[in-house]
Amino acid sequence: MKAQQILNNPFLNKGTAFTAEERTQFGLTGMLPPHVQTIEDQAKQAYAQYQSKANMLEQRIFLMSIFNENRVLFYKLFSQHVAEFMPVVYDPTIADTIENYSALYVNSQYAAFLSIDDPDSMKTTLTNAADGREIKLIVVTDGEGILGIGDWGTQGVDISVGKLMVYTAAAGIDPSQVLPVVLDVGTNRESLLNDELYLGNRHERIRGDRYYDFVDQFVQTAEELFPNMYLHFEDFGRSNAANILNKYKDKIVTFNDDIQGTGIITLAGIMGALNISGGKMTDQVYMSFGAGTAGAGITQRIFEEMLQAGLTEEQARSRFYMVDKQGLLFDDDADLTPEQKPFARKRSEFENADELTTLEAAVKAIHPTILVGTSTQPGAFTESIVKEMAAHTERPIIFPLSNPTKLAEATAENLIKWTDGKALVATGIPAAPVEYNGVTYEIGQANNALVYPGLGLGTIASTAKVLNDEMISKAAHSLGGIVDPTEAGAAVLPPVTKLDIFSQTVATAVAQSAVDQGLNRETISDVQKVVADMKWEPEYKAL
Ligand SMILES: NC(=O)c1ccc[n+]([C@@H]2O[C@H](COP(=O)([O-])OP(=O)(O)OC[C@H]3O[C@@H](n4cnc5c(N)ncnc54)[C@H](O)[C@@H]3O)[C@@H](O)[C@H]2O)c1
Ligand SMILES: O=C(O)C[C@H](O)C(=O)O
Ligand SMILES: [Mn+2]
Repeated sequence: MKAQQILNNPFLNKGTAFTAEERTQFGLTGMLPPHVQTIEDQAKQAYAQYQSKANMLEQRIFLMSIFNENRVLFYKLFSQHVAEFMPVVYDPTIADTIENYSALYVNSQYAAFLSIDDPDSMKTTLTNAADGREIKLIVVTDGEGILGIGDWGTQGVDISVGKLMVYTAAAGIDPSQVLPVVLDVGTNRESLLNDELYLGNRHERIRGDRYYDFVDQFVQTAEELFPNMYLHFEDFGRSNAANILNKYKDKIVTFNDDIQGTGIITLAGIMGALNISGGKMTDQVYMSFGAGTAGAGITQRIFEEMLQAGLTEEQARSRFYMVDKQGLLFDDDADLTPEQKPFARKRSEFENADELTTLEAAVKAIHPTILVGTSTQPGAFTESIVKEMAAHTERPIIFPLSNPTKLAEATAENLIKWTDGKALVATGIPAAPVEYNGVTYEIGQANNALVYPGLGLGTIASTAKVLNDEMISKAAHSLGGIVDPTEAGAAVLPPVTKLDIFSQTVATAVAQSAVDQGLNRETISDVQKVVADMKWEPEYKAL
């Protein structure tokens, strides 16, 4: 191999850490400054440079330049500063890089760009992108429902890259075994279609059979090329996400993060909140605000939990309410999605059913004990709504989960203040602790990033044939017991600073469940060991 091929390959490059012997052996003599650095020296120097950047976007661009050059160094740094880097590398800053992807473009970051206008090249593209590597994990998006910022076409590829970075930082998935993918099926965003810099296909989104055939061709081709792959779907639009999951979930090892990952983390957060308040799951009255992909996915997960806790289906259903654009969802509404239908209510249940067209009216009529926001409507949890909720329940559980920051339904600080410290809060994006009346309230982050890495690691390590509901439920339950609920101001979820530690906990629980159910393809005698053995460490290896 030529010196430049090594230096330009982020999986091989060690930069100034190449030793004198390596420099001699691989033709690198004189190709680098003479002083040999350790990875610790490199990380220290890079971190100082990172700190000199003016804002989070600049910091991310700098970190991505290291990612492009040297994956080991990037993950070394990331592992040293997990909680600090998460909002820079991932949400919310990633929203800015997605919106500006074409303008900021410098590197394709080993992603595979699959175009619906050229389906015949799909296999070639995936083969080229893998470049002989064994791919065990794909994150794929079609860019239609990026976070809460909507349709960004090909620019959505950054969410696939970003989610994968978190898999490695949190769970130690080997970065050379992952592949980010975008399905470019067009975009309906006018500003992109008219932007001369836009790098994607310039036409409206293709829908219907041609779209689903393209997705199917992708699933089949990826399965054929990478038979041991875990396929993670991210940020598909509301009309497709659940359809795709339902089509493939019993056949291949697949996962929809917005539906399932968000369901797990929100259930874990609610269990954490009940642990603090002493409340019972089966006593809760649940209201979903913004009953789309995530909202319906969470609702379904909490509903399953109530069934597991002993309620009949009818008893459990009676505890759920969904509010969307129309207001409270009723079963006579022709626009309900298939996921909303089972939770829609009868008008006859209310004297003023026709007036329940706003969140405020619904909260007044129903007195929920849990309110979860996935609506993309900033500020929708107003002071009067929150106070109304708090007037009827001792410790209201309020989770504004919409991302990024500019779309959150409320801030943690306001929720704590408006409820005099009573609200049990988790947010989608990281939130600083809130000081109120002498108590420091730690705010849990109910973001699927806290569970999807462990879930994937556990599923892959256990060689499971599918990822099923039982494994998902075990993942949610495994997050309990990390936070001390008796401490004043305790968070409902474990802190991101421990992300790498509890990702192993989640992975072990998931792998154990797969083995207990006999879903493993290979014989496994020690679950802890297979999980631990999969962990990739950011250390330089001999070339
Ligand atoms: N914290 C997390 O881990 C997490 C995970 C997934 C999604 N999210 C966030 O949840 C939000 C929704 O994501 P999604 O994938 O479900 O999108 P989606 O488009 O599938 O769902 C959004 C829903 O909100 C509804 N809505 C829009 N305007 C509304 C209004 N004025 N009042 C009530 N409802 C309204 C829409 O009709 C839709 O049903 C995004 O901001 C996303 O970032 C957070
Ligand atoms: O990406 C995130 O931060 C969480 C979630 O998947 C989302 O779509 O908002
Ligand atoms: Mn998402």
